[in-house]
Amino acid sequence: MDLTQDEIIEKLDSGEIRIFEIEKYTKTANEAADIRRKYIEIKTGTQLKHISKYSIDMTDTAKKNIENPIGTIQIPVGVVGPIVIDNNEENIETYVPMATTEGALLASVNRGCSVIRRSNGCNVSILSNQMTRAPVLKTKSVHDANKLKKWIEDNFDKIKEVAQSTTNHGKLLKIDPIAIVGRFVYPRFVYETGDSMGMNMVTIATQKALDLIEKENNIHIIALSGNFCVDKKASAVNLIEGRGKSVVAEVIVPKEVVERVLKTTTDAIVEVNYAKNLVGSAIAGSYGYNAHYANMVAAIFLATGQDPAHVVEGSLGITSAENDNGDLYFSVTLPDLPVATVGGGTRLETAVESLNLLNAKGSNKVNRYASIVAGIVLAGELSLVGALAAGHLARAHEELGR
Ligand SMILES: CC(C)(COP(=O)([O-])OP(=O)([O-])OC[C@H]1O[C@@H](n2cnc3c(N)ncnc32)[C@H](O)[C@@H]1OP(=O)([O-])[O-])[C@@H](O)C(=O)NCCC(=O)NCCSC(=O)C[C@@](C)(O)CC(=O)[O-]
Ligand SMILES: NC(=O)C1=CN([C@@H]2O[C@H](COP(=O)(O)OP(=O)(O)OC[C@H]3O[C@@H](n4cnc5c(N)ncnc54)[C@H](OP(=O)(O)O)[C@@H]3O)[C@@H](O)[C@H]2O)C=CC1
Repeated sequence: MDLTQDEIIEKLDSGEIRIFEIEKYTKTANEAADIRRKYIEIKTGTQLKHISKYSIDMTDTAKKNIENPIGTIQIPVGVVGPIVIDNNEENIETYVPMATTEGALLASVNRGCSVIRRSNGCNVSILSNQMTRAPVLKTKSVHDANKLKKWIEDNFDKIKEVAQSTTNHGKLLKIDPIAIVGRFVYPRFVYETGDSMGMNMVTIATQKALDLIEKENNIHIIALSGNFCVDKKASAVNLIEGRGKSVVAEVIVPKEVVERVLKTTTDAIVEVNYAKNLVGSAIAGSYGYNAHYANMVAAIFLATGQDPAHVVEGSLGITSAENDNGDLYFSVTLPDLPVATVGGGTRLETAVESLNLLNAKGSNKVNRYASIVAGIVLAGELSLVGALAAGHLARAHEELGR
């Protein structure tokens, strides 16, 4: 049906068309977004003139990345670097785009990159690549719960075949742990998901596996996600078992570089790390034994189209600092970094540009991408802990952040 913009707005107002149905009446998805925004401007008496300006094509975006689009937001994006990394697969040297509203953050990460360059680069090791989904199933008794656990263990090959029938790239590695609470059973499905972050992939595959488990056992599926996955929440199980990419980065900073660029000493940094990141986090009951992984993870995630809700997982991890014969040994361990170079938001035009800048777009690039994130977390963590040791934090934010 061909309708004018005004006619569509009238029908939205009368309730004849719902706001998520506008695409049915326009030639392009961008046109639909414009009409929806105009309608919202009228209803709320506001002007959305900045949200209205964008260059991305909404056609795919409105189908795959968002519902009810009205435009885009703009977050300043800058670059840091180059960061120099040896990840045992390749030597990486690249500038890195980061999007944030926090003044002083990029200056700090840039300083960390400078320190790392002057220390002949950092090492990054990828420990594992595993995305998880853990449903909650209800049995009739504790005996049945235990029986179900055994059935899942005994029938792993059959479950794997069914789950993997939904994907070319996903591989079911294990179903472990299988937790039992009363008569509830929580099998944690662990998949390798290639270059994708994998949450859609493992959700679809696990549903198919559950269909089989339900058919062959007398159970009730309470929920496809039983919160033992653990998706988008801080948790001990992710810290211990890992989720997404588990990555470690390290650098040995010569004593002279600590003193000249970070304006402090190795011992002062080791003491800040011990008292703040380790003991301070322990008294807080925190899972983030670090100063600010979330800052670097969030800024790179926004620039490169990762799911921003996964910052909560990327914020988990432990920083270590040691005096190595006067030099500084410094490392960051990120056990829970859900990242992708295909799928999800990585297809958005701005994300494509940022991933191309990193030479980390598409298949066989996710290790490179995860290594860059870990290297940048190392840079930012080193600079902030250095600034705290030197007593420069407040001054830096006075000068650059307000
Ligand atoms: C601000 C600095 C870097 C100054 O640091 P500085 O040592 O006085 O700077 P400098 O002028 O001597 O330059 C040293 C290097 O810093 C970089 N640099 C220096 N200035 C700039 C700039 N304008 N733009 C880009 N890069 C800059 C640059 O890389 C340069 O190296 P070079 O290129 O010459 O080899 C330092 O004081 C610093 O890093 N402070 C820490 C700030 C920080 O990390 N903020 C993070 C956010 S805090 C927060 O959100 C979390 C928190 C703190 O609440 C968490 C917690 O509880 O711990
Ligand atoms: N469903 C949920 O519960 C949740 C979903 N999300 C959302 O999920 C999305 C991410 O899910 P995800 O599954 O990663 O993305 P997609 O749903 O985009 O799936 C990835 C796609 O890429 C294909 N593919 C092509 N090349 C590769 C490769 N080299 N490696 C891996 N896959 C490849 C896969 O094919 P094939 O399938 O044939 O292997 C698959 O079709 C994000 O938008 C996120 O926000 C987030 C949290 C929860």
